[in-house]
Amino acid sequence: MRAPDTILPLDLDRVGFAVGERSLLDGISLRLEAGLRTVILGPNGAGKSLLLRLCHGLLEPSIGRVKWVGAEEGEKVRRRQAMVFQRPVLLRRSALANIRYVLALRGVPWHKRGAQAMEALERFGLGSLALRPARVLSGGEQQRLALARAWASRPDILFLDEPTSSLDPAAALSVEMAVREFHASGTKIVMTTHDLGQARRLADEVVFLFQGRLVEHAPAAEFFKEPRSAQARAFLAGELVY
Ligand SMILES: Nc1ncnc2c1ncn2[C@@H]1O[C@H](COP(=O)(O)OP(=O)(O)OP(=O)(O)O)[C@@H](O)[C@H]1O
Repeated sequence: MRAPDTILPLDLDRVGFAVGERSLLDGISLRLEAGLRTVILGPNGAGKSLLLRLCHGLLEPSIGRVKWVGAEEGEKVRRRQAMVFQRPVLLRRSALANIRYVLALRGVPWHKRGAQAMEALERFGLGSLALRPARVLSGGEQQRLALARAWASRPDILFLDEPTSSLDPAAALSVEMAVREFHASGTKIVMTTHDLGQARRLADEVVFLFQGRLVEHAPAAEFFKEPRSAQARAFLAGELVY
């Protein structure tokens, strides 16, 4: 179970992000609570990846504030978060060694790393591939390895940026199962996807962006059944391209 001293919730207060004169995100106020799986939706260029990067601390807002309610900014806040990208960045060594490496960075004693790394691999169905070079694994296996590696450090929150967009449907489903597994162990999930079927399967709540603005933040069942905004209705009908 997740320790009660989570860094969540995450509060965004009138967050904006601009590059030069161009405003890419504007006036985003949002609270992301522990527990729920949040899926960020919106057409191409709406600002979904930027929003994830701002939440994770990879980007600084131009204006407004990103605040972890459960902790002050610092090492603890960084350690309790993880992010998985569209294409995983894996080291040129075995699956097991990729996880051992992260555990070493986290200060896990040498003699405990092997068992903890195996536990993570087994949890994500990769036990039999432990000694295989990570870079020869299939796309789906690599993405599950990225999830196993993130899970090994037991984050409070996991950000995923289109984690299945380069995978075939079967591999995408295996990654979805891994995301469920991650969530079941107590981690908050925040992800972007272009796959509306996946969003319906995984989301507890939806954050819908359009042209850099937050248009809806609603329980998933409500959003998919009766979206409040014209933009979300058009998006769900496949009529809103950008
Ligand atoms: N570093 C940057 N400099 C300038 N513009 C940027 C930068 N990063 C992103 N953008 C622009 O900001 C907008 C939002 O980008 P973002 O990647 O967040 O969109 P997205 O909703 O994730 O899109 P997609 O669904 O296509 O991945 C886009 O118009 C993009 O071109």
